[in-house]
Amino acid sequence: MSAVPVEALDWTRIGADLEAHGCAATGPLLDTDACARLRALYPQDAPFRSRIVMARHGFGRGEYKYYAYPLPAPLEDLRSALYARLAPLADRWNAAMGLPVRYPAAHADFLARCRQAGQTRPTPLLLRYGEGDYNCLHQDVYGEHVFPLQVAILLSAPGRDFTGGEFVLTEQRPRMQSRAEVVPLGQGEGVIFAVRHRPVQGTRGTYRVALRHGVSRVRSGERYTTGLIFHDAA
Ligand SMILES: O=C(O)CCC(=O)C(=O)O
Ligand SMILES: [Fe+2]
Repeated sequence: MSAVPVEALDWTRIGADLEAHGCAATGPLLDTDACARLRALYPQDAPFRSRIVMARHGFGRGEYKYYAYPLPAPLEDLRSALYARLAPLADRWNAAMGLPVRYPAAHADFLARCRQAGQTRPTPLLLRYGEGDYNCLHQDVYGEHVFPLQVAILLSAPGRDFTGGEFVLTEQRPRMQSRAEVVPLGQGEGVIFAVRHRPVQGTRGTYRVALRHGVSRVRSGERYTTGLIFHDAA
């Protein structure tokens, strides 16, 4: 298949990175053919429900499209398999942050919860950046129901297809200055990261830090990514 089986990822290392840093690179997730097939969808209309030109909304420069259901292969299966691996961690994070929400083991059940609250539209997306484009720091919250982790997969080859365009995360700790983290990715590799906040163990107990993610300016070439967000949109 074009996607590495989710069970084959190094979940010990990924779990440790998520706990320590709020983000983790997955290692190879999609092969180069799968990356090329997803990139080639961009100019088409049928796989998508809408197109966003980022500059029109103050989101940055570049554009993206939200997929329609069913998501293109292998993303539909990848989304539910990643969800199932991440749900226990999401529960632990919420418990540590004193939040009451817990997540069902199956993604279909979580989507049903979204649907009941009017969150019915798919949030996974395909993004395209050209030279000079960037994505402002943001959080992908689309309604009341939020799954606390999401995934972005790099579909282009860094250094060959594009330069610049680094995936960036910032962390805002209570009463402290922000900390930035750059996550280097290979083509077909994903980054798993906190959508909105994560627990950090301090000397006086656990506190909540707010995260934002974005993409630095693409210096040359073209950069495509695909994002898997586990909650749907109102
Ligand atoms: O292009 C990227 O690396 C980030 C895209 C993004 O904001 C997302 O997937 O939520
Ligand atoms: Fe995003």
